[in-house]
Amino acid sequence: MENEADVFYRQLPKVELHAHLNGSVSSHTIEKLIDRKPHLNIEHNMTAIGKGQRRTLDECFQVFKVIHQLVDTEEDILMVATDVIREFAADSVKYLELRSTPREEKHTGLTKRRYIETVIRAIQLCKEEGLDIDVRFLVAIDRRNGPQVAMETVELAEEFLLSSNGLVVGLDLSGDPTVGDGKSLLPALERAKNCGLKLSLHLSEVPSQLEESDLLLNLPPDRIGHGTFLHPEVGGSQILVDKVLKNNIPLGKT
Ligand SMILES: CNc1ncnc2c1ncn2[C@@H]1O[C@H](COP(=O)(O)O)[C@@H](O)[C@H]1O
Repeated sequence: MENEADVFYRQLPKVELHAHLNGSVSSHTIEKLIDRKPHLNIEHNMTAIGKGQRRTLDECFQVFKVIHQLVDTEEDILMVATDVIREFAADSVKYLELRSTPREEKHTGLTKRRYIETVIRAIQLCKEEGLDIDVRFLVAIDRRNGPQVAMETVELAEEFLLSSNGLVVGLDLSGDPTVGDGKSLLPALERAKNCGLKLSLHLSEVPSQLEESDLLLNLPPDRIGHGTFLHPEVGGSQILVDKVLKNNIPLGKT
């Protein structure tokens, strides 16, 4: 049962600037996915982190691996994306920046291009339903996959920036922050910026990434994911904080 405060906060108009598609799947949608794929033997508690539960970053990324097993066809992506958008709309989110990493799944025939097209279709379907929410899509690079895949992802994002009627607006850099090297991804990120894609970059999510954060902040990004360790009190530096302030970059996390 919702109390008065719950209703107030649900009805309050909001913007959501940091939603990962497969990080926003509700338990209701997970149930539907599990029912579609009983052979995977996935149980509900393997797909979520309960309220108040503490998990390591590594455990969080294990959860994404399980969700990715459940979301591996065009039909799954369409259902997940429409459900996620409808649920954000029901929570009075009026502007949503949704990001997702296009995946190829050879065993289902899913390609990265179809992945992006399917998310765009979901956004269009929700618009046709008349939902009171504006959705924009950011194509995500998983930093684990290295510079070549990053560049290919930018090329795809660039195509959709031009052909999606304004729905694809940017590029997100995410993935396990302890893996890969941000510096090697700079050429891809610079290309993205030069072709007009907005940049949303996960940075300083773990300590000891001062040099990488500095390079990424020099681009500069339009959004920061997390930025947890930017501040000097937690091992960052005032120079990094000043760069965020100077460019007035919103920080967000899920
Ligand atoms: C906990 N903080 C985080 N830090 C970095 N990347 C994160 C993240 N949370 C989520 N992702 C990124 O989003 C993907 C899942 O959604 P999509 O399959 O892309 O829709 C994860 O695999 C990871 O790359």
